[in-house]
Parts: sequence; C-alpha cells; structure tokens
Amino acid sequence: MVTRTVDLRSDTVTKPCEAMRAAMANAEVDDNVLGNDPSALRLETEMARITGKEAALFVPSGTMGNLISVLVHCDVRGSEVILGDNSHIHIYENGGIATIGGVHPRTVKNNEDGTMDIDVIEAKIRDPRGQLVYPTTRLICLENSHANTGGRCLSVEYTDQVGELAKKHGLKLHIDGARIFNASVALGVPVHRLVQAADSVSICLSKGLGAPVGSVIVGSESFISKAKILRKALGGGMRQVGILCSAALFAVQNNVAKLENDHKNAKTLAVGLNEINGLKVNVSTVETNIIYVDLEESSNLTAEKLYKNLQQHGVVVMLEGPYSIRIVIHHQISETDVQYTLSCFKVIKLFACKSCPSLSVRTQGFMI
Ligand SMILES: Cc1ncc(COP(=O)(O)O)c(C=O)c1O
Ligand SMILES: C[C@@H](O)[C@H](N)C(=O)O
Repeated sequence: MVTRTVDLRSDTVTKPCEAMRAAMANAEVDDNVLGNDPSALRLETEMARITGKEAALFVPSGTMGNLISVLVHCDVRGSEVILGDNSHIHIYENGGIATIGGVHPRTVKNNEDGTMDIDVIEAKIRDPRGQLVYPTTRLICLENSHANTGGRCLSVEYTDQVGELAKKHGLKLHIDGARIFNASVALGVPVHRLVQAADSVSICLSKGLGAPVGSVIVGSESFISKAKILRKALGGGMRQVGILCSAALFAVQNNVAKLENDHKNAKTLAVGLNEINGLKVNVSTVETNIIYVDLEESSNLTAEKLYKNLQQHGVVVMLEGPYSIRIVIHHQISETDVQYTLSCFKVIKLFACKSCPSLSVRTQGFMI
C-alpha cells in the first residue's frame, strides 16, 4: 500500500498553499484588457523592480512569454534568432517562433553547463552583406538556469559577455529565465544583476515559486507595450487576472527564500542516488533543483521499469530516455520525502539485482 506520494516530475507541479489561496480569494480585480487590473499592476511593478527593468507584463505561460519576446525583437520578416540546440524554446515550445512567428531558428550547441561557446555564437551571426540570400540575425536567446542540462546556472560574467556580443552586432538579447530565481539563489547574485545585459526576460512564477499559473516578461517600456499587443493577438489578454497575479505576487514575496532549501534537498538526493550501485548521477553538476539519473548496465533496469516500480511506491519521476530519468525538487518536497525516495530506490535496486535476468535487453540502445 502506498504510504505517501512524492511528486518529482517537475517544479511545475507545485500547488497553491492555503495562504496563497487566501491571497487569491481576497484579490482586488478589474478588467485587465479594458484597463488595469490592480493586482496585475502590483505584480508587474514588483517584477520590474526586482529585475531592474522599466516594465513588466503578466502572461499565461512561459511558452507564451518566450514567444512574445522573440516576436517583439524579430518583428521583421526574414528574422533569425540564435539559440541553444538543447534549449526549451527550441525543443519544448512546438517551434512556435517559426510556426506562429515566422522567425528562423539558428541553433548553437549547448555545452554541458548550459552555455553556448561565444565564438560559435559570433560565427553564426549572419553577415549583413549576404542579406540577399541569408535571414537576418536579430536576437540571441539564453536560458538561465538551463533546464535540459540539469538546471545549470549561467554566470553573470558569461551573460554580460553575450550581451556585449549582441550589442557589438546590433542584436537583442532575450533570457528564458523560467528558473532565473533558482540561478540567482544558487549563484548568490541578485536577479537584476544576472539579467542586466538582457533586453528581455521571461520568468516563470508557476514553477519553483509555486504560483498556480503564469509568467512575467520584463523589458523596456517600449518592448512591453509591443508585447502587450502581441499578448492580446495570441489570446493572452485576460480579464480579472488579479486572482492569478495575487498568487504570483505571494509567490515572489514568500517563496524565493525556499529555493535554497530545494537546492540542498536536490544535492542530498543526488549524492544518495549516486551511492546506489547501478545508478549514476553527476553530483557536481547539480547546482539547483534538477537531477538527471542514468541507469548503468549493472542496474538490470530500464528507465520505464524503474519509473513503474517507483510509481508503485508513490514516487513519480519524469522519463528522459530508455536509461535515464529526471527528478525536480520543489518547496513541496520535504527532507523526509527525499529520504523516503532514496529508500524506494534502494528497495527497487535490491530487487532488480536479485531478480531473474533483466526483462529488458539492451540492443542498439533501444528498450525492448
Ligand atoms: C526553461 C523553461 N522555459 C520555459 C518553460 C515554459 O513554461 P510553461 O510550461 O509555463 O509554458 C519551461 C517549462 O515549463 C522551462 O522549463
Ligand atoms: C518539460 C518542460 O516543458 C517543463 N518546463 C519542465 O521542466 O517540467
């Protein structure tokens, strides 16, 4: 019988706490399309202050935040954006910048630390003399922290260097800052300093910060006024949105302080998992709240088999590949949950070692 549920699929699974629900229930609201919802205004003012940007705009999702940002910067047909080949915008947003925005993506390999080599970025910037045949580079996108490389943090020095490169070539810089607060806490650098070089940032409040819905994009007054029009065009204009913005403001004011503990729990779990024979975790790269676990040949386990066994114990993870899973820690995962999760892995590993030859045979890396 499952004694507890530990949801490690993502930090997007965070649910509003009672105090956040109370803030939602008592939110001051108005029509945010015809005018300004007062709670939305309060959130946007606070987010502009925190990030050191002129203005901010609440949007329904991080995907829409990135899409709007790219489309505002790349508002001329034939525009091209340079972004990571392992970035969220390139992999998990349905190719929206191209399919909806007509913007051409030009990828640069993401390094294991989430960065892209600056000389390679520069080499990928189109030569204006070739504009008869080339798209025109208008934007560079970074992602901080970088989800697919395991929540790795881009340093402020690196970000500033990319910003200088963008300026040198007359380009804009957007940061997918879905987890910028995680990076800020892990690096000990204030958000406003971490994003100083960026012309726009999209920040998720619905992840580790625990709001039920929403992101905020920040930038110049001019950028945000164009973004507001695009948000409406994309169907993101919302009416009494203060109910959501009050939750988001509560999250920003109360949950940033919890991120450090998330990172500590992630590190504890990563160390413990790496000590289990047959499991491999690159502990030194666990900088924030994301852990990738690889199953070694000796584990006699496939990711799917492990996933199902964990699920039977009430532990839910994300499948990443035939022999890898992803775990994301958030403020609703306690230290006891971490220890319970570790004990479940150990029990499953034990049975896997004692079991008859594994049901899954590794052939050409595919699970059969
Ligand atoms: C790095 C990153 N950027 C953007 C997003 C998109 O956010 P949303 O799910 O709110 O569209 C996510 C995940 O959800 C993410 O992990
Ligand atoms: C899967 C991805 O879209 C989501 N942002 C997550 O990290 O869970």
